[in-house]
Amino acid sequence: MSNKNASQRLYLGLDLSTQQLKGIVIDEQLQTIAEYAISFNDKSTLVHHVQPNGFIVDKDDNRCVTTPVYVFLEAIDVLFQKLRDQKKFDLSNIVGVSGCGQQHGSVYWKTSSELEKIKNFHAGEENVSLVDLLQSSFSRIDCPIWMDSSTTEECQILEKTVGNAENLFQITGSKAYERFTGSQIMKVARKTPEIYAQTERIQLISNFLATILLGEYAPIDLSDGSGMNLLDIRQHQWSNECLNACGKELEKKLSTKLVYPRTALGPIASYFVERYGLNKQCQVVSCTGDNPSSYYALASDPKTVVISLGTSDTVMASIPASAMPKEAFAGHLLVNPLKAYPESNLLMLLLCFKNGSLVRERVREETGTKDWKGMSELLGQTPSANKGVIGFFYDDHEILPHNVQGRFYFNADGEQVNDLEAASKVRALVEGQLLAKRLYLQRANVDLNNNVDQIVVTGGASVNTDLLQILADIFAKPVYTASAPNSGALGGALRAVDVINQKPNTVSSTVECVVAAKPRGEYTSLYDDMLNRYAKLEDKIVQEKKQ
Ligand SMILES: Nc1ncnc2c1ncn2[C@@H]1O[C@H](COP(=O)(O)OP(=O)(O)O)[C@@H](O)[C@H]1O
Ligand SMILES: O=C(CO)[C@@H](O)[C@H](O)COP(=O)(O)O
Repeated sequence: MSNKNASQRLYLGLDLSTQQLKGIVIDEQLQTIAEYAISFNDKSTLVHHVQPNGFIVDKDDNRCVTTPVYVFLEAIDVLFQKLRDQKKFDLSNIVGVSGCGQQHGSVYWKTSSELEKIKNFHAGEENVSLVDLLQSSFSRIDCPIWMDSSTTEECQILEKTVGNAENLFQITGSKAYERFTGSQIMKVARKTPEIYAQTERIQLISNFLATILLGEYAPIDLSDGSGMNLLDIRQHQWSNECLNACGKELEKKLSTKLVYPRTALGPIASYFVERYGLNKQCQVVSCTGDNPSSYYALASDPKTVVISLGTSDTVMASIPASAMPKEAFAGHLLVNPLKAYPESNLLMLLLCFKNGSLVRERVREETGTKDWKGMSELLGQTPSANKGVIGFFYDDHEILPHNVQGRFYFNADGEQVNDLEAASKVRALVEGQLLAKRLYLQRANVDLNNNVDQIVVTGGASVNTDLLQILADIFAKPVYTASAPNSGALGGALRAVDVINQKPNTVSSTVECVVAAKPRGEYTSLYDDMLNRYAKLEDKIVQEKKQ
C-alpha cells in the first residue's frame, strides 16, 4: 500500500443515478484520488439484483418505470467492497461523505427498525449484506423513478386542488409533472391505499442514500425537495395545500424537517466502519438531487449554464428570485444549492429532456454504427445545419415538450418525411437535441446574450467533443468540461469538503474546467435561422398532438 498516507484527509462523493452508482474520492486540494462506477446492468458486479438498463419498464403500461430498491442497496455494498479492496488509499482517511441521487424517484419504508442493525452493526456479522439486513423494511420494493410518466390523472387532480397549473407553479416552482414525487405518491395512495397506509416514511433517492449511510432516517434536502410539487420554494417549507392533495397525513411520512444541501447529519453507521474500514468519525453530509449536485460542482458563478448529458439531458442556470416569471413556463425552479434563496436571492432553473443518451445510443445502432467514433464519422459527412433537415426524436414520452411521443422528420421545405438516411439522421438527432436546449432556455427568459458567459458540460456524453462543438456553435458560447465527467458525485465530495471544513455559507468549492469547444462565428446565423424553424416545427407537432 505504497500510496497510503496516514495524514491524508479524503472526501467521498456518491451518485445513485439511473444506470449506475458512481463514487469519487478527492483530497483536500480537490484532486481526484479514485473513481468507481457500479453499473446496474453488469452481471459480474451486481450478482443478485442486476437490471438490463438499471430500471424496469412495465410490460402492460410502458409509462410505469421503476427500479427495485434492492438494486440500490446491492450497488452500495459493491461500491464499498471495491473501495475496501483497492490499494490506493486507506478508507479510514475518509473524513466526510455526501452524495446525490436521480431526482424525483421515491422509496417507501414500512419501518425504520431494521436500520438500527446498520447503525449499530457488530463485527462478526460480516457476511450479511444491506439487502439481508433490510429484508422487511419496505412497504413496496419497486421505486417509481423519474422516467415514470403514468400519473397524468394525478397531476390534473393536484393542479385542480390548488386552483390551476399557474398556482402550482407559483407555489412549487413547477406545474404538475408526472415524474414529480407528489403525483407519484398520490398514485400510490389512490391505487394501493393499503400500501400507503403501511408506509411509515417516503424518501427521495438522495435522502434514501443518506439514510443508508447514517443508519437512520435522513431529512429531505430543499433543492431535491423542490422536485416534488410539494414544497413552497419561497418559504422553504412544505405546502400544506399540496401535501393534503397528495396523501393523508403526508407530512408525517415525509418528515417535518427539511435541510439545506450543506448540512452535517452525523457520523457514518457502524456497518460501514466494521465491514469496510471507514473511520467512525467520518461525517455524513446531506445528499441532494443529481442535477443540483452537478450545479454545485460546476457553476463557479451565476453566469454559467451547466448542461448534463446523462440518461436524461438537463440544463441548469441561476435566475434571480425577483425575476421569477409571473406566468408558468415549461421548466422547473428549485431552491438553489449554491447560495440558498433568500440569502442570495437566486433560484436554480432546471430543464429536463427525457430523450437523451438512450436515444443517442438507439440511433447509433439504427444507423449501423458500432461505437461513438463511428457516429462521429457519420456526423462528419453532413454540413452544419444539415442542409435544412430537422428531426425530433421523442422515443419516450418527452418532458419538453410535455408528453409528446414519436419521431418527426422534416426536409428543407418543412415537409414531413418518413425516414432519413443515416448521416442525416445522426446530425438531425444531435442538432435537434441541442437546439431544444437553447430554445427552452430562451422560453424561460434566460438572456443568453447578457446573462450567460459560458457553458459547462457534464455527464456520460460530455466526453464526446463532436457533440460539444455543435453545442458551442448553436449557442455561440465557449463550452467547458471538468476533468471528471461525474459531476454529481463530485458535487457530493465537494459539499463534504465545504461542510467538514466549515467554509462560509456563500462560497462553495468548485472544480476547474477546461475549454472543450469554441464557437465558430460562421455558423451563428445559420443556427439562429435553424432555431426559428425548429421552434415552428415543434409548435406544429405539439398542436397536432392536441387535436
Ligand atoms: N463518447 C460518448 N458519446 C456519447 N455518449 C456517451 C459517450 N460515452 C458514454 N456516453 C453515454 O453516457 C450515458 C451515461 O451517462 P451518465 O451521465 O453516466 O448517466 P447516468 O448518470 O444517468 O447514469 C450512456 O447511456 C452513454 O450513452
Ligand atoms: O428527472 C430529472 C431531472 O428533473 C433527471 O435528470 C433525473 O434526475 C435523472 O438524472 P440522470 O440519471 O439522467 O443524470
